[in-house]
Amino acid sequence: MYRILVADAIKPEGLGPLLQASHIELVQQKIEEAEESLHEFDALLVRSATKVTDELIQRMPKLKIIARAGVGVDNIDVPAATKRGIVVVNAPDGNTISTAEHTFAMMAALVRHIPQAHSSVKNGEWKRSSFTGTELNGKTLGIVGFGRIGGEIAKRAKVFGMNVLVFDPFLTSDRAKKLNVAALPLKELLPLADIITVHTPLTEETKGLLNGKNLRSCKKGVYLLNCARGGIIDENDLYELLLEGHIAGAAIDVFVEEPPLGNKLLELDSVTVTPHLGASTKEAQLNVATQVAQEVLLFLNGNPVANSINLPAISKEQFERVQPFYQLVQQMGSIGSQCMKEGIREISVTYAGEALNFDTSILTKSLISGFFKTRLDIPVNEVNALLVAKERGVTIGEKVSSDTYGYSNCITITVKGDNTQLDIRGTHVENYGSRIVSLNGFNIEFLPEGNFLYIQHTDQPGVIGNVGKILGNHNVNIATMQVGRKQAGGEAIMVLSFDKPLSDEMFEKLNNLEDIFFMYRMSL
Ligand SMILES: NC(=O)C1=CN([C@@H]2O[C@H](COP(=O)(O)OP(=O)(O)OC[C@H]3O[C@@H](n4cnc5c(N)ncnc54)[C@H](O)[C@@H]3O)[C@@H](O)[C@H]2O)C=CC1
Ligand SMILES: O=C(O)C(=O)COP(=O)(O)O
Repeated sequence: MYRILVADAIKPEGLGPLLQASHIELVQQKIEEAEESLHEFDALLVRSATKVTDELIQRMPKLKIIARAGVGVDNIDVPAATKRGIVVVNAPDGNTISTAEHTFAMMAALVRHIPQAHSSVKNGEWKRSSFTGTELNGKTLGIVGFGRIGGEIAKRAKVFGMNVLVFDPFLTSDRAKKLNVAALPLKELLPLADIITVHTPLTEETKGLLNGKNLRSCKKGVYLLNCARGGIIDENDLYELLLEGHIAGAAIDVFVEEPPLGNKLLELDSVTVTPHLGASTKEAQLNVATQVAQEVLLFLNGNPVANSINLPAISKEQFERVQPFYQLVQQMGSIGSQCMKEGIREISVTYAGEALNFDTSILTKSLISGFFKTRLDIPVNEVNALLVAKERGVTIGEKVSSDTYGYSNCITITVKGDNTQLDIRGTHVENYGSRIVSLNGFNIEFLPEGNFLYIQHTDQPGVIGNVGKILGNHNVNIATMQVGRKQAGGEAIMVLSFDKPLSDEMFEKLNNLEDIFFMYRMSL
């Protein structure tokens, strides 16, 4: 049974897939109300109101996924979630149109003084000449941040007869051409625009992107809009420039602090505000709720998610194809970890043949998580695997090879410790399964599932018999057994599997046998 905490107002109609799942319990409570039970939740669903801090994440030790029913994840400490192996997903396009429409409504309200005129009429006045506005037709709109929302605004602006200039350092010339907009550096765009609207995420780079310094280069009488995130336009500088009249007016949906209690901008008549309403339509709320509900359900059912912030995107079809390899490398990592009882310096992996048809970085993360899972008591998965390795000083190497050792695909891992090294080779055969085909340089073949004992010994008569006798005398049933050697009379290996993990006592007894060099126990 999974427990999901829905901490913000997310439309219940969209949460159907989660409400209907019999293995899921949905609790709708604010964080403050759920204080006592935070430790029980596997998933957390939020909008922008809940601040998902490192401290909150630490109080939710079972948390596996954080879903943002919306776009901006600036209210979530993504690095802290990543460090703990928690997947973060959002709903990237469910509210695009609503936010673009809201921005457009704010733009029209701004240049036609609609909020001010509205209040005036409601107060019994009829001051038509006080509210003479400006046409949008023929004006130049500067869009800063030209992603989904920026793109939709450009389309609408064109229909209104506006010239559109955009600034986005990551914009490709193809997309600019397709949407028929002129892309300019920010400092060239600012002096040309009559109206400027920002649509970037809030990041370290975009905090104060528009500020006292560069806004002075704008035309006197420019209009500004922020329906993205508070702080992209520096609020103090905006206030000063509005007071001076350099900026004619601003429409603001989002603030550094929400609600913006005591914010000086609210005192200015030239400022039109809404309470973070960009995504607040029936349609957008249904879209984003449905999107995150589907993502969370997929994730809790062990499937890949499409919109993760801290995992590479992978489709269900790709995931199904990569899954056997994903599992194989994870098991190989686990074998490496359980066999090497010393500090590890390096783990390298070589992919050959069909294994190269996939994004091998996903496989490498699975391998590293398989390795560390058995060593650490923190959750390790593909979200935080590389970070965990880095923090522990383990170098990760990835190579490709054309040598498949006769298989259609072949994956070899080498784990290097302070004193020893272990090589493991595996392959996946369609309709047959995955096999470990070489261990420590010995050819062997076993299915990496269950409880194993690896014994390296002298290749001479009686060793296998002695092992069998001791196990038999203690009523331990051997489920499977494989042997391998490099040459007659040299060193050889046995890999035995059991229905239950081998006890410490049995391990010691076998380890004391003559002609055994060393043994490893593994549970996969
Ligand atoms: N007011 C509201 O209710 C809503 C606000 N938002 C905000 O709008 C933002 C944009 O949303 P989308 O368009 O869906 O995201 P998006 O990811 O499609 O677009 C963001 C664009 O900003 C660009 N960008 C990033 N750094 C930049 C920089 N330093 N300078 C200029 N451009 C930069 C990116 O290249 C990208 O094209 C979200 O991050 C969110 O914070 C989104 C939805 C609703
Ligand atoms: O999607 C976004 O980034 C938004 O800002 C929407 O925020 P909300 O979900 O309405 O609190």
